Amino acid sequence: MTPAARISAAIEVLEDLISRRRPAADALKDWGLSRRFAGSKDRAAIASLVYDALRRKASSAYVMGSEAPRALVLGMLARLRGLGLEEIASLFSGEGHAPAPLEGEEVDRLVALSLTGAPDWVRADVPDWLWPAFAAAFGAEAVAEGEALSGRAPIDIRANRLKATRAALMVDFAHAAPEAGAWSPDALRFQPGHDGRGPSLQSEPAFFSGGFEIQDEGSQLVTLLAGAKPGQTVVDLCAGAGGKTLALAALMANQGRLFATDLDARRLGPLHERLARSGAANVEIRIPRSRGHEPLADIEAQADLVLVDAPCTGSGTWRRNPDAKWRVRPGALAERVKDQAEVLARAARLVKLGGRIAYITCSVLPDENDAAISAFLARQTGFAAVPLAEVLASEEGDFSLLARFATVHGVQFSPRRTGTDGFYLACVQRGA
Ligand SMILES: C[S@@+](CC[C@H](N)C(=O)[O-])C[C@H]1O[C@@H](n2cnc3c(N)ncnc32)[C@H](O)[C@@H]1O
Repeated sequence: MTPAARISAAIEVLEDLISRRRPAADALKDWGLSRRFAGSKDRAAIASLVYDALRRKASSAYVMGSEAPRALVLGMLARLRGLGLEEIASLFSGEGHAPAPLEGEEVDRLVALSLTGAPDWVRADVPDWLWPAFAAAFGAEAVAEGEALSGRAPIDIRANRLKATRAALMVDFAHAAPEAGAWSPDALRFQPGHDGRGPSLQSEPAFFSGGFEIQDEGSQLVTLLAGAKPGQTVVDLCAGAGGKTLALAALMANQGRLFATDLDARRLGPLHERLARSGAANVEIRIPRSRGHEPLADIEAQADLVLVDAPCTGSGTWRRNPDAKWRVRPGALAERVKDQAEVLARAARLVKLGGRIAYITCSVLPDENDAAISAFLARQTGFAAVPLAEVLASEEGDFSLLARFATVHGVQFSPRRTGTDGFYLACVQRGA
């Protein structure tokens, strides 16, 4: 497919996902299934165009004076991909499978690219109903934070200490120009190319031998700051596919007991294979057998650390999943807040006297971060927030600079602040 035909295809996919309110992944999959002529490179390029258009959906619509998919793509090509008017006009030629030629008003708008008079939520590309919460999190920086969350994300990997070192992986991957992560001692970072795609790391031999896992540096950092030590009893209560379980096992140097469970047994499926690859030997997966069954009943009040990677709206990962940004509904936030209270109550039963709960979300919304901890502390006697300075005082490095991003109970990362996804971490301790 020509670059222009790929743009036509991206417009078609956007029409489908917007008119039928479908997830982008579903619309892209269906498009690919019904157009067998498109190769894997075509499909990847079309997906990248669609996701780029969604990143700046509100501001592109404003600049172009239309919410039509064609306008979203035009705005994106000019503003996110930096294409000039001539280049865009040559792609929109109307010839073959190219989109129809530019109209007069489109040309005027592409020249002006004006956001004059746009409300803050439009400038920030944050859904309007979420703007008050987003603004509460970031105050005067909120528009700039929203813009940063509307950009593309780098690809981060975590060197698995059980099998490799960051230094060795830097040499292995020299051809892909990795950078050492700014915060996590195990992180390597790869920048996406012009088309938004990064190197295909999961086909590397070092991946199959367990030398690394793909994991955002913010996710690595919150796991590290949770403070698990070799020899401890640690629970990963919302383990899902185990991204943080694997990082915890490495930080514990395979010493001690690490229990991984999840409310949804199916989500734990991929963890078995990931564990085998990683060389982690101290992990026990506990599968819930039925609703209400506590698979960790035997370790009640025994855990030194319970990591709660809570279900959340994922607002801190909008760079990686721009579709989710526009699909999230007010009801979903309220549901997640209920889930968070439930999972924190469960964690409280597992932690021993003097032990900690590390509460993590990949969200920037105060309702599911500080407010969740305030509500927990109000409900649950015998727990107190751990001062941030104590959380940051890690043997793994100097994290004191992160104190700039303190919230009421914890710390908030963001693409603009830490160059990572928007993770939140707060630790609470049981007794003293
Ligand atoms: C953010 S995801 C976990 C991601 C995972 N920790 C990782 O790093 O790859 C949140 C998980 O919490 C689980 N969950 C939701 N409510 C829960 C509860 N009450 N107890 C335990 N897990 C729960 C969900 O099934 C989901 O897998």
